[in-house]
Amino acid sequence: MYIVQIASECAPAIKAGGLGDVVYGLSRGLSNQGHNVEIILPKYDCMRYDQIGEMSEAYQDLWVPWNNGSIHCTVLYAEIYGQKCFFIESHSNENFFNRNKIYGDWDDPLRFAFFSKASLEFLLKSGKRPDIIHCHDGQTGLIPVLLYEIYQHQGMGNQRVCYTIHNFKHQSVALRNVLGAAGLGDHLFTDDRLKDNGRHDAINFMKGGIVYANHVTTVSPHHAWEARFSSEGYGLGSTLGVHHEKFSGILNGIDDKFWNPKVDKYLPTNYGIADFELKARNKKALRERLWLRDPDKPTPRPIVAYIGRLDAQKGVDLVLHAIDYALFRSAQFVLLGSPTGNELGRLFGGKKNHFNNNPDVHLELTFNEELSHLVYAGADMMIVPSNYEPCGLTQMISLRYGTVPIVRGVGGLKNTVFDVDYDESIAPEKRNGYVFYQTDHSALDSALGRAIDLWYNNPEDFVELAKQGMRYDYSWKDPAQEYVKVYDKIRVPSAI
Ligand SMILES: Nc1ncnc2c1ncn2[C@@H]1O[C@H](COP(=O)(O)OP(=O)(O)O[C@H]2O[C@H](CO)[C@@H](O)[C@H](O)[C@H]2O)[C@@H](O)[C@H]1O
Repeated sequence: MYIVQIASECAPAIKAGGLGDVVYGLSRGLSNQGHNVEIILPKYDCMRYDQIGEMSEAYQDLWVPWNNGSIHCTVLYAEIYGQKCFFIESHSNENFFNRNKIYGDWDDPLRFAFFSKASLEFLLKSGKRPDIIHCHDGQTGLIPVLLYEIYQHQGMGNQRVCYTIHNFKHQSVALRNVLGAAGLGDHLFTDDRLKDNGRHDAINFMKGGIVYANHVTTVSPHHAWEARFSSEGYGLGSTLGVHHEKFSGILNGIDDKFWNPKVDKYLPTNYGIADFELKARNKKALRERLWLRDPDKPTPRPIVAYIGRLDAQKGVDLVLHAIDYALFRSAQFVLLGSPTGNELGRLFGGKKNHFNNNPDVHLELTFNEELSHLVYAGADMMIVPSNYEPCGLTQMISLRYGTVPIVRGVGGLKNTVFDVDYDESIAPEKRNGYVFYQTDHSALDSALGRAIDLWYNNPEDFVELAKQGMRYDYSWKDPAQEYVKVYDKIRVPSAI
């Protein structure tokens, strides 16, 4: 099958969070199964060019209709670790993708509406006719809308769209004049199409994606339920209800090439289940790198970690509390997090100053892919206390690195982590972490406390629990097959 992914991120070259991991990992998973996969991305100035192969011009003069005129673009081609990628470079005065950041500008919806239009124009003009166009999140929600309103009448009548929602909170809501800029008619501004369910003067790209795509997924079965029936649909539950027959949850995977402690190039010492004791060398390296004291002689201490965006979604109050609780229990704490707003930046900046001279805590307030690998390998436990979590990759990566996850039982966390003491739905030898449900401090304390107790009092059992986690296969093998089933269901049967 010929599949084109259209997205705003692709790891490790363009990554603000889990979306980038999924676009790369799913593409490689599908390629491994023999499908022809191409990825279309914006050409940002802030990409990690060291993670991208040599670039060549793929399409020279792409004129993208926009705002009653057209914008000149060049399309470049390069591989990201074996995956075929096309980068749209726009030469417009707005500098759509030269902002030194991926997201965070007032005109984000407009920038990505343009990217969506340019991607389809590129497919049209270059004669590419994929069986499936797979687009992701609010940024590319207009893809199916543009395809069915405009491009199917221009020779793209056989293309079908799968639309995946990674985060319902970021829907790309814009003033309705974006419709005109993109060449879409004002007649789409209705309750059953693009009109936002809350703001009645605005259009909503994600809603458009749900209404127009041939199939819609979110990134875990449990979150599919939450999005429809709880407040986690952020106002789109009713739209999902109308379109429920084409909506499902498919659990993400993690890329088994990038996230594999046996071959991870960023680790000082590689290890697996058979030589698990070597993991300790990464713990030592982590302490050295982050100036934590090495108290293992005479008194050993576990390292508790958090990796992720510092956003209200992630349960930041519990993250902060976990630092205090870990210290109270004589553990060390490492945080690698990128604040998503000024307020959280100030809050965590203050905490960082507060703990500056503490030899048992380190807060690294930046995005650092290389360091994240060392933290996954060097820590003993990983907390994921999210308020909501569509899937969550940190717990899956942690499991693979033998770092025991302590998670709140929501979204995909509920589908992937099984409490060692209490989960009776699964055999004891398959349990892999700790789960709590409430959002108060004592809920986290009780789960993290149980993990720390086991680490101190029954170290052999703790190691066995870590190894049980490592035996889980959360690679893309099965999820990619699930996506192929969806693609097969919606694609136009080949004429042959
Ligand atoms: N400061 C930092 N430095 C280095 N690496 C960092 C980092 N902060 C985060 N990362 C990395 O980014 C990824 C984050 O994965 P999450 O599942 O937490 O995604 P996120 O919430 O961004 O995305 C959304 O999309 C994903 C994918 O569908 C869903 O799993 C998730 O639930 C949903 O919220 C991991 O690879 C993590 O290691």
